[in-house]
Amino acid sequence: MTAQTLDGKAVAATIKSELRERVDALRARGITPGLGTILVGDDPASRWYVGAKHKDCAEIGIESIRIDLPADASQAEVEAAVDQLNADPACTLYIVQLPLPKGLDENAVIGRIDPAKDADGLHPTNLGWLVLGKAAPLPCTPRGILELLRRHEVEIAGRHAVVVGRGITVGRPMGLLLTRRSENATVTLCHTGTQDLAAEVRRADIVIAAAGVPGIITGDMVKPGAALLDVGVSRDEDGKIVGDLAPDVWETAGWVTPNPGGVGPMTRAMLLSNVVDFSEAQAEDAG
Ligand SMILES: Nc1nc(=O)c2c([nH]1)NC[C@@H]1CN(c3ccc(C(=O)N[C@@H](CCC(=O)O)C(=O)O)cc3)C=[N+]21
Repeated sequence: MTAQTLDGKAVAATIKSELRERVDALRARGITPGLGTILVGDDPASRWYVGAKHKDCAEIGIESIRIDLPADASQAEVEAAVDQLNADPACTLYIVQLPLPKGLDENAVIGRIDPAKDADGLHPTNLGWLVLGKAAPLPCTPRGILELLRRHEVEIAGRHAVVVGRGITVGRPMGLLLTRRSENATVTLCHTGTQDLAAEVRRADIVIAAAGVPGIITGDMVKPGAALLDVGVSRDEDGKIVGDLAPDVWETAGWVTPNPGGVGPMTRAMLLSNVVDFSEAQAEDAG
């Protein structure tokens, strides 16, 4: 038996063409959505991600504003860039690419973002709204994972989901999203302190592997037919992506994301969705 593909690349392309139409409609009304990015340092993966986000924007007709700072930028310089985008009317929403170089206070930077301009949904106010159940921009990777499951008609309600990893961009918000009334999954959140990871994963209908440990989920841990989502982006010596799923999971699972070509493109598509959703809401408010 071999699993079916949760095709993030294809679904992201569909979402982008849907977004392009919505952007065209906004532009016809004189509104051009804009996405800003702040990148600090020259980590090659981070540069690639940010470059890809600007290309995505160009493809669907969104304006993009890019601020790149050197690796030795001070806290004050990074915060000045945040203030600049907070004040820029052409910038609808923006992200600060994470992780920031060592020595910078990441929470202080995220906390300084205007919560109304937070494309990642990672500002404490927006994470708070997620806990309280009010609409706010959602973290892109967890939102992309839900969208990918929905578009392949993988059942979520009543299912047991195991999230591996408790990071702020994926694991922690993923558990919050899956347990909303609208998703209605039961969630086990695993992490490095989990005593018997294999036993937890074996019970899962849906596994979100976001530990950043190459191959941590192996075929013997997988319940037959389960849906597996690979968030891992470790690199081998040649710079090739190595995910959290071992290749043998395909033999037992029902659905698997390729990596690359799975969760990554969906993350980028949801970033664009957050911008377009917000622009439309703003246009409605303005009449
Ligand atoms: N503030 C912030 N927001 C983020 O959303 C954010 C971040 N910081 N820091 C880093 C992570 C990682 N991330 C990815 C985005 C796209 C791909 C992606 O598109 N990958 C492609 C190709 C990857 C390749 O081949 O190198 C794929 O999976 O097919 C991957 C990973 C966003 N992140």
